[in-house]
Amino acid sequence: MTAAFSDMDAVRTLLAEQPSVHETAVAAAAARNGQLTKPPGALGRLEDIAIWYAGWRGVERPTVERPQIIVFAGNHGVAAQGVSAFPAEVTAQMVANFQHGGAAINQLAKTFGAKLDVHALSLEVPTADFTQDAAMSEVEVIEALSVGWSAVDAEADVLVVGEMGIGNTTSAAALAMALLGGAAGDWAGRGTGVDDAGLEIKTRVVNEGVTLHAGHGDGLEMLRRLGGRELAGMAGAIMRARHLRIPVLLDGFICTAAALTLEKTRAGALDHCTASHLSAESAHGRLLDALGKTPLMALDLRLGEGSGAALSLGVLKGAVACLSGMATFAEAGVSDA
Ligand SMILES: Cc1cc2ncn([C@H]3O[C@H](COP(=O)(O)O)[C@@H](O)[C@H]3O)c2cc1C
Ligand SMILES: O=C(O)c1cccnc1
Repeated sequence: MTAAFSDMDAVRTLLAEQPSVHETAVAAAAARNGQLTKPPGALGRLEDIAIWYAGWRGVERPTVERPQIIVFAGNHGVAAQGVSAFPAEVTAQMVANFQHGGAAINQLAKTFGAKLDVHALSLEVPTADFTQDAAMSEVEVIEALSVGWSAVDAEADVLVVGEMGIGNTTSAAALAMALLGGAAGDWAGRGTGVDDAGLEIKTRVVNEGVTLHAGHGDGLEMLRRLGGRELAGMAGAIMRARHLRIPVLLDGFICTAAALTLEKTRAGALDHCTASHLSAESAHGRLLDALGKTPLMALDLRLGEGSGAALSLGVLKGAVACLSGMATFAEAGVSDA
């Protein structure tokens, strides 16, 4: 479908008009949860996540049958400064790997029964080096947001967004610093595994980019200035999911930084999102704290591609199966407390 916006203000308007959770379904699912054959609260966070999911799907007893994973790929001008342990060609090479089924995300998508779509966004045209200029023009960021918006399958019942883009932990760190404050050293981590010299370059690059761009606009404007096409693709897909009431599982540091740009443009823009995991990228925990989101798992993943969120599809499916499939005390003839 064609995107619902052609400029940044139209995106802001869409964010202002987004639907809210279905309160009646939340209340019904919570009431049902309270009657299920288990001690109250015994399923821990599975109970919260199932009720959250029911609320966004608008039904008391939902199912998870059509998960969609979308991986967006983009290249970054700052990669030329030596901020990654890998060369920029790896982005396109990994896109080919996704297409041939050889990446981690392919295996996880298959394992959890998810449809996997890959969108390579103008890989031959890296974004501008954000220490010199805005990473993207308005036309470019709108194009990437539109690809994300249009990539969401309206029939999906849960969405995972992931990314591939050498240099994008630098972009994510710059976005976090510009939107949340702190020092570059608080946000720059090792990404693909940069050594101490690489981390020093990365910290300087983040600092220079934020010094040039911070304070010149809201979350969306920072996405344009410091982000990348794959981050904008993820942001566009997260927005579309909200309009379709499709719950989203956020992945690691980069995905969360992309999501942050929406929250900083419109508070509440991520209410339909749950944090799937805590990445080993050092600043992810700080980023999640700022968003008030507690991750479901901590497995020391530092991959991206949507991998942690894909794994948490298993947790979500388990949670929803219990809410919708368990017997109540009355149905099972089990004595209540
Ligand atoms: C083979 C390979 C596969 C990957 N899959 C995800 N990433 C991850 O690493 C990159 C971010 O780290 P940095 O900012 O240090 O470049 C992103 O592409 C991210 O998706 C990969 C990286 C590599 C090398
Ligand atoms: O948490 C992530 O998203 C991440 C961390 C390191 C490298 N790539 C992705």
